[in-house]
Amino acid sequence: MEALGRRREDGSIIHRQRSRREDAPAAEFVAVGLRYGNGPEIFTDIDFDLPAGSFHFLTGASGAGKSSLLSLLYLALRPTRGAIRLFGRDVTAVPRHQLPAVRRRIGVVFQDFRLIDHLSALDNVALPLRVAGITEEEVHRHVPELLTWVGLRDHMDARPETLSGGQKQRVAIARAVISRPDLLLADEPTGNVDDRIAMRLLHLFIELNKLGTTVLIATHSEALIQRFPYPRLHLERGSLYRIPSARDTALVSSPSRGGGRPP
Ligand SMILES: Nc1ncnc2c1ncn2[C@@H]1O[C@H](COP(=O)(O)OP(=O)(O)OP(=O)(O)O)[C@@H](O)[C@H]1O
Repeated sequence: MEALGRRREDGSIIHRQRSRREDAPAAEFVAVGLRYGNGPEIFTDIDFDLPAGSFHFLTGASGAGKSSLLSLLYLALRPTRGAIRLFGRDVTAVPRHQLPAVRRRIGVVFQDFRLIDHLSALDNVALPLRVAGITEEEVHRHVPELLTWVGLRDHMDARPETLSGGQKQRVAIARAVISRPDLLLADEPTGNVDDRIAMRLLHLFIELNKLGTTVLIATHSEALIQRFPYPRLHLERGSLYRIPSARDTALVSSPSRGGGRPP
């Protein structure tokens, strides 16, 4: 996948200056608690950080809170207490009107895809580029290439309602990665595709990560976790545990922030 710069209409690339914020963790939770309405606490004092450029799986039983944690990171939910920092900025204190600017740095693959029904697959994927002011020439250079890569060359003009679950999922993934976000959040991104396509999608996330994107993938798939030796954040009974990859265990002997193995 070719690297995409953030371009002005005249084609020149906008270079972001590196600041101390760029060196901060992509995401950080400090004593975060969450409950829905008057229900029980889903999360109790969760502390963790996602170092910039890291790759983690997010695991836990059904109902453990994976989607809720991703929603907190995408600013679709506010925590009941505690602080969340994204790219070095306390987003729990950010006024609502400033949230879209933070969200534009995040690519999300939702479990229910959230494609726009009246747009073709190509136009759904092109949307983040058009919002960012990328030229149509660039859009038509990059979007078909990515859709071809995810196996949808023959479905670029299709509306979401005519696509299968797995095809919609791949459109959603292409839309999430096309603008090379700083943070990629994916909720069960391989839940609707066969093993061959799942592996291909994982390689897409790995390539994106090599280009600097911090990646967090919620999954139930033991096959993926076994095959790709990345560390895991594991949710259990309202707490989050960091489980190093087998490779890290061989290198590091002390537990990192975020706790050790669940009891
Ligand atoms: N909008 C909501 N209102 C009330 N409770 C909710 C809401 N969304 C989620 N929950 C509850 O929060 C808990 C965590 O749900 P969540 O969907 O985050 O889990 P999950 O780990 O993503 O599950 P799955 O693997 O089945 O997708 C569950 O007990 C669920 O019932």
